[in-house]
Amino acid sequence: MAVIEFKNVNKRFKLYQNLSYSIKEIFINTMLRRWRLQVAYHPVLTDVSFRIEKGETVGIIGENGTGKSTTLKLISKILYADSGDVLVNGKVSALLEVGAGFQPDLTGRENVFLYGSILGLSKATITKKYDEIVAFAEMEEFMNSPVKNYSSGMYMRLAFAVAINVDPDILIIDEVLAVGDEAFQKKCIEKILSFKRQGKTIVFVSHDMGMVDRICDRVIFIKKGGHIVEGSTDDMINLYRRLVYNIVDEPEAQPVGENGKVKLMLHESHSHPMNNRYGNRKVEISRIYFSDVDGNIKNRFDTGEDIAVNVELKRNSDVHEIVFGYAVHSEGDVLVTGSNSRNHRIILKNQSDTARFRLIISNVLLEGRYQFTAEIHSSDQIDQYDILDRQYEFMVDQETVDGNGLVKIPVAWDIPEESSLR
Ligand SMILES: Nc1ncnc2c1ncn2[C@@H]1O[C@H](COP(=O)(O)OP(=O)(O)OP(=O)(O)O)[C@@H](O)[C@H]1O
Repeated sequence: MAVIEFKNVNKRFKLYQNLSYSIKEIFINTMLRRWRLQVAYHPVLTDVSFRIEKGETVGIIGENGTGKSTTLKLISKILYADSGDVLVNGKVSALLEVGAGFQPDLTGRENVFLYGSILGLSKATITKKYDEIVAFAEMEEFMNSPVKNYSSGMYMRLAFAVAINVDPDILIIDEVLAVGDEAFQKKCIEKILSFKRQGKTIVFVSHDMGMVDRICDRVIFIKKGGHIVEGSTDDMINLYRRLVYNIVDEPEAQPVGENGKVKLMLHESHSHPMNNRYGNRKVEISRIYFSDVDGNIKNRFDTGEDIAVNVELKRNSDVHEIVFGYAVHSEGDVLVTGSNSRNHRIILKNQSDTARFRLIISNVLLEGRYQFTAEIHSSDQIDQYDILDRQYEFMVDQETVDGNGLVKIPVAWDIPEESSLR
């Protein structure tokens, strides 16, 4: 049974081009005789149809501003569709923006009652659940302070604790978990998973693909312009990563989805960031993508799984010898490693106008997000042809926690026979 169904839903927002916000603007608009407000329409959801069945946990992902929160607000009836139908069967508890539903000047305690009543709980029920809510939020000593003094993490703790205690049929969560600390996030995830085990329905928006992967049974991907693609969690996460990290589709790419639609959409949305690119382009890097050593395109690797960087070059002038340089930076901009082909006694000699090669990185990296820099120089390293500074990203996952830091460096234990440690 579908608990949520969108049928040909369209939603667009009005954008006012010359709205006056200040006296100065009113004056200028009057002087320029711009009496009429110019209105433009920004389509957010375009002819969107999907069904979510009872007991499913569905992720909604997509780039910034593509309409994920709008979709949740339509489900929660905070917004209404311009056309089409949004059908919802069941009690919804929505955890939307951090602090939404809270009154800054009221205390935490007062806000629990307020927020609980917004979510449909009676005063008697909130009184009964109050201690449990506060204990879950671990906020005992802050309940008599006004919430305007709370950090965003504290807001989230309290809001999550109330929302989860409403005992809804459908739980809607918009990104908010990201502001919690790691321990609290873990607790929230456990609660969501127990909610899932009870056969409840969850709709979950996040940019944290690790969390989407962990929680969701399947994923709806909203692409720019408001069309959606539905698919398995893995396929949709792959699609997201390709778009967000600008992984270029290889020429004879296998469609990500079953019907080939996804591939088309990848091409439509692809844009290459040029902001950190420089060099005279006598030879240029026309394409870079990551894959495993067998050539399967991906940008998420396990520690120990080698990373193939597939590089394609285009020659624009009479240059036949080049040096390829690379660097890997971790989050926080720490240079993990960097070198070039010349250091490895290799000068790349290109005879034709295009060339391709692979750099295989022995992956000793531990869990995290990494940025890759690619550079081409002249063989004497004086001429800079093309430098793409930290333009590509990949992720490393760790199956088991066997170390902290950035890299896994092999160690050996030397414990003498006679040692009392044996
Ligand atoms: N009330 C509104 N009036 C006008 N435009 C709006 C309104 N609410 C949202 N928008 C616009 O609609 C688009 C979709 O917004 P929405 O918040 O749904 O995106 P999102 O996918 O959740 O983004 P993010 O990943 O950044 O949270 C954005 O361009 C946003 O600026």
